[in-house]
Amino acid sequence: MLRAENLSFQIGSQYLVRDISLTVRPGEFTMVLGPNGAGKSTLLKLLTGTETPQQGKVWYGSQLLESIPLATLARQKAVLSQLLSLPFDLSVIELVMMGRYPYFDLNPTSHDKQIADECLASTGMKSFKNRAFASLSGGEKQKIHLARVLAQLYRNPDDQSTKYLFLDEPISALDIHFQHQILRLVKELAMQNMVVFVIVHDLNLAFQYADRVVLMYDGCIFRAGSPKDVLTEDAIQTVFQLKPYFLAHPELGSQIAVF
Ligand SMILES: Nc1ncnc2c1ncn2[C@@H]1O[C@H](COP(=O)(O)OP(=O)(O)OP(=O)(O)O)[C@@H](O)[C@H]1O
Repeated sequence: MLRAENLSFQIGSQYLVRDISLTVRPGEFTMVLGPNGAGKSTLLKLLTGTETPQQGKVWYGSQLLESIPLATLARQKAVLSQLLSLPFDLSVIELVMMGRYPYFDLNPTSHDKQIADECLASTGMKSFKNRAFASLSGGEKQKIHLARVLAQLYRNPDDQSTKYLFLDEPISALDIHFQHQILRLVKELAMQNMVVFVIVHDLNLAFQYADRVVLMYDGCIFRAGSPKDVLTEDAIQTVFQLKPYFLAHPELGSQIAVF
């Protein structure tokens, strides 16, 4: 379980995140929504240790995040940020193999290679294995980075430990088919004792896939709970300044918001 208590982060006099407390449980697909600038990415950085809050604490299970050795953390936690380009060139397989760095010394083992191949296949990118990463399209790059974080958190059958997966807008460049394929994949991971924290902008994907929604507004949590309880007409109107109309998905019955 991931737990944050009273997190605040400011730059100068501006609060980017203010007094946030939340719990993210393994087994639940948690999606974070909110308008541009609401503080979603900043919260993710505080929860992953990329930024240090001026106030508040983060626990992974019973351990304070700041007390976990980096080598241990690298096997527990993976982050996909919004930044997809690299300052240097790598092949696709070299980039995916970066996810295995916490597990081998000098050279990847055959097991690491097998995992990298499997993760590439699970994002539909097996045939891109030997391409130069820089030559890929935006959506293809996003899928390769996803394969990298999946390789990092790959669980051997005897490993019962909790893993922590953080994805900042992982499907923003993906076509509809892959948006759904990747969210189904992440949902399966959530069900396998993984803490999953995913930032998205699409309310309807949250209705369809999220078990729990955290709606952020102006550096704070506006509301958290089931998608239906959180993404109500009044909440959407307040936070996004748009009036929603609700329909029902013809097969799934889940809610759909149109504007
Ligand atoms: N280094 C910085 N200096 C000053 N302000 C910053 C800095 N980094 C972020 N901010 C501001 O903090 C606020 C929150 O940013 P953040 O990236 O967390 O928002 P977000 O909810 O993820 O937005 P988006 O949906 O656009 O990705 C924004 O107003 C942003 O401009």
